[in-house]
Amino acid sequence: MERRERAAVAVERLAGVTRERFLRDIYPRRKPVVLTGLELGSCTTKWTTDYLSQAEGSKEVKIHVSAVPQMDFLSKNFVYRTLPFDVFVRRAAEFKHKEYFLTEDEKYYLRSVGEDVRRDIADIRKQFPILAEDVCIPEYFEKEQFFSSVFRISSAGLQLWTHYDVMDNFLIQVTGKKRVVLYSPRDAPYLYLSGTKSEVLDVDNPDLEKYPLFVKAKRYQCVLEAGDVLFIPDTVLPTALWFHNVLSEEFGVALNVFWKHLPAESYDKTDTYGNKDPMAASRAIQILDRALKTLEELPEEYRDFYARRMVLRIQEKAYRNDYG
Ligand SMILES: O=C(O)CCC(=O)C(=O)O
Ligand SMILES: [Fe+2]
Repeated sequence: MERRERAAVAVERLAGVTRERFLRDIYPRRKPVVLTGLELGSCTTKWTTDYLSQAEGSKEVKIHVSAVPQMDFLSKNFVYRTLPFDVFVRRAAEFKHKEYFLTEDEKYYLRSVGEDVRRDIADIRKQFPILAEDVCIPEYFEKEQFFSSVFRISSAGLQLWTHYDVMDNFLIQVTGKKRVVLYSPRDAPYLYLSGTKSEVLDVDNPDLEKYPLFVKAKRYQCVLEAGDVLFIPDTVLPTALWFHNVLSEEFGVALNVFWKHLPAESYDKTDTYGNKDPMAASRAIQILDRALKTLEELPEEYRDFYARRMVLRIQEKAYRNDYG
């Protein structure tokens, strides 16, 4: 289907921002911004497909393989497969494959993970040590705040589901071009959430019968070219978790760095992906689910009355009053 882009607010692009300026003027605003012209190291010129494949050789990587361009985490319309890294890079860079898992034009996506997915956190220095030497990560945060560095390689045309993460993030586009559509956390009520993911995948041609409120979500957008760094803020003032939907317009290699914005103890210790809600938030949601279950003991009209009272109480006690 033809892509019809909806009206969008352009994410601001700022050139040559220093750490000092970032921390003083940009970070506190908690809004996405594209930083251009940062010193990212030799990766921006060196990382051709030949170099990448030869640098890390044939170590095995677990990848997403999709017969359709829009990957959907909720319906799982893709499969996980394993390939030697060099084979994977070549496949991701080509359009039609001689060897394939599903279809000759299937798309590939690597989101690097730690050695033991359940226990270890993605860190490019550990999983791809040779390539890590070529990257200079803009460290606009304290060393202790560092959480993970995630290597991401994508076929042209692949689109990643709309989601939020719980940590501050620099998405460093090393090669290739991608379009990122973002939504403010304020628009969460219009995004049909299931956990940290939105059901609305096709942000260009949404099914408005199924998702009528989606038209109310304000779309922010940017195109990342090689060498651009997108700051995606995680949480707190004045808004919270920015949603993003990423469409790789070309084969591309990226690295994203998550860092902790809240005190370290707020985060879930079992979270290796950086996408589990802070612990107090998950506990509160569990308690709410129990309260909803308890309401089921009442007849419908009583349930409705008390549910509305509970909503009012949440608004009164927990909403910010300057969240205009
Ligand atoms: O660029 C991508 O492929 C996805 C980026 C993303 O979701 C992130 O940086 O959190
Ligand atoms: Fe993300």
